[in-house]
Amino acid sequence: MSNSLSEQSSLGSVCEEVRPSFLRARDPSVDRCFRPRPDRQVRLFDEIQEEGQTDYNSDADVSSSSEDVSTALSEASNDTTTDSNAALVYLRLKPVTNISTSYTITPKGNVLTVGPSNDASSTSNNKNKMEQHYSFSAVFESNVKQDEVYRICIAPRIENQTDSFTVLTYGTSGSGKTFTLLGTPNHPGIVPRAVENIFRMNASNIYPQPALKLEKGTACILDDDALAREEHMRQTLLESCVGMNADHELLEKTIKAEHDFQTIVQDEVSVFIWISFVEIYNELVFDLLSPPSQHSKLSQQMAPQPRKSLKVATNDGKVFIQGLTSVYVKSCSESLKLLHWGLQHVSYASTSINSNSSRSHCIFFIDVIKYYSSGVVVDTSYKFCDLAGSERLSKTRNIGSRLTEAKGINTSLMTLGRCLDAANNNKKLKTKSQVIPVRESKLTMLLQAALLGKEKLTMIVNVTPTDLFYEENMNVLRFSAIAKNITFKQPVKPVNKSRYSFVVEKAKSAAEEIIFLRSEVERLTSEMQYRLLEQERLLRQELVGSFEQKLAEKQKDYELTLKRELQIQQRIHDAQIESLKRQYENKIEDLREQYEEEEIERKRRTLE
Ligand SMILES: Nc1ncnc2c1ncn2[C@@H]1O[C@H](COP(=O)(O)OP(=O)(O)OP(=O)(O)O)[C@@H](O)[C@H]1O
Repeated sequence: MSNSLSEQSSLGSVCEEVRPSFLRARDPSVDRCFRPRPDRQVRLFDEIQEEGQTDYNSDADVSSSSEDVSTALSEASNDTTTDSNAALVYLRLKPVTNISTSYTITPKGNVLTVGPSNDASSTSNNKNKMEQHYSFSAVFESNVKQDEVYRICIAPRIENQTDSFTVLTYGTSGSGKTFTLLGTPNHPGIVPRAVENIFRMNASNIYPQPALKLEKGTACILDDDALAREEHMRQTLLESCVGMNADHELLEKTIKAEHDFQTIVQDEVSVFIWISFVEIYNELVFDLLSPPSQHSKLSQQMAPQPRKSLKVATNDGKVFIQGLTSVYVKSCSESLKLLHWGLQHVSYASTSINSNSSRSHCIFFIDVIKYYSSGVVVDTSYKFCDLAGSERLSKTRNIGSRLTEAKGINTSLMTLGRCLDAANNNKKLKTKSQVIPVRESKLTMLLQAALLGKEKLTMIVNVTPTDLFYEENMNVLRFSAIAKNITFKQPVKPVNKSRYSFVVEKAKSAAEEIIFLRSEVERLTSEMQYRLLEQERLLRQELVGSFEQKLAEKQKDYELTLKRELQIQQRIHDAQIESLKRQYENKIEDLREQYEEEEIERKRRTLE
């Protein structure tokens, strides 16, 4: 091995030629041109590789003898953080009770020294029992709290405002990747803190309508129908997040107590914030924020519906996921509710190492689009990627579907390693660039902006410092050392798209007009309702009046008729009385005559 290395350096052709080695095991699945090649003189035995593992340390920032400590320390003090295009790689140690004596931190220079394994049965490739030194941008020991990790790793990137970036958490299963990225309600991770930071900074400029959106990686204006659809989807998703308020209140309270994020007062700028969330499970991309349809709600009660995977595509060099749900968010709490809602759909499972182990790579996207009144549109994209644990199949004792998942996880992590390795090699090649194999896995396709140097890269390496994880940690550290060496050639610049000025202005005025028209419709509707009520009232009044008048007339008529009738009856009655009177008078007259006649008759008789 030393032979091959010295040959390489003496020949001065470090990376162009492939030099086979009988000592160094190669992963047969790795294409020749992508195999890592050493370019530094290291000790013979450090290069011995066992169990056919992929070796990422060929040109890693690993010094393999105690003499190299000083070199490593000086390298660490000349940290790549001074180069604004360099990848930032941080180390975070998980708090454990049985900490291994193999790991030592040298705070000056942020160096982790790994001694030989304490485990006699270890199959470690560090057979020569030499110390190895890994330097980082910063090292977080077990007692370092979440807020400090955020303040050092992420806050400067966010507060810079114009740089897009990707954050990766990488480590063995159960080493604290998810804890670092998402945390718990009492110990929020970097994602909730970043969301709060972004909203706090832009608090005075958040636009109330989803008028601008990234479509296929390009900022576009939404027409009325699309805007209404976005609003509807937003509401549907937020309504699905009921019952999550308690956790968010605690989370936001904790973040506000630990940070003092400042609002940046900016005139003449409108900010549009969109979020999306995906998981890559067994090399398939799934949308974690797809809105629940009425149909799926019903069918879920009967049997779980198979999920639909999405395609990754590119447009003008920009990667996007076809049909991915992107949600317009107006506040930190809305974003966190959606994040937690999405997390309910992530593939977790219990392994022998972690009872709640992520079985997929998850990426949370935050797109911030800024429209300046000068007509400039700047879109900044933040990706937070929780990589699934790198694991040894023997240690996790996975079988069946867990084994398939583990193989998928390890394959995509291997491709990621090869991409970082190629990017690292390109740093050294002055003339010819090596192709970075980003298209070989879904994970690297989605992270290609960072891997191809178009946006900044931050990696947080999580390590469980116990003897049990010695070998896995060595692989993780070699991997991180490659990432630490990368300096991207292209400086990352904000994309100013002044050609959007007219359309964006139009969108803005159209959005304002929509608001005005909607309020006008509401005003006219209520005015019309009032008028209708008023008309009804008047009509009622008129009807009542006319009925009253008619009644009065009728009453008068009836009274007259009655009076007339009474008069007639009176007259009839009088006539009848008169006739009866006459009849009786005649009768009385007759009777009187009759009496007189009888009287005369009686007198006559008496006289006779
Ligand atoms: N720095 C830390 N402080 C306190 N607890 C931690 C820390 N890091 C990890 N843990 C705890 O360790 C456990 C495993 O962590 P976590 O789930 O984040 O691991 P992981 O690396 O995401 O694992 P996997 O890849 O299997 O999903 C969790 O219960 C978590 O709370």
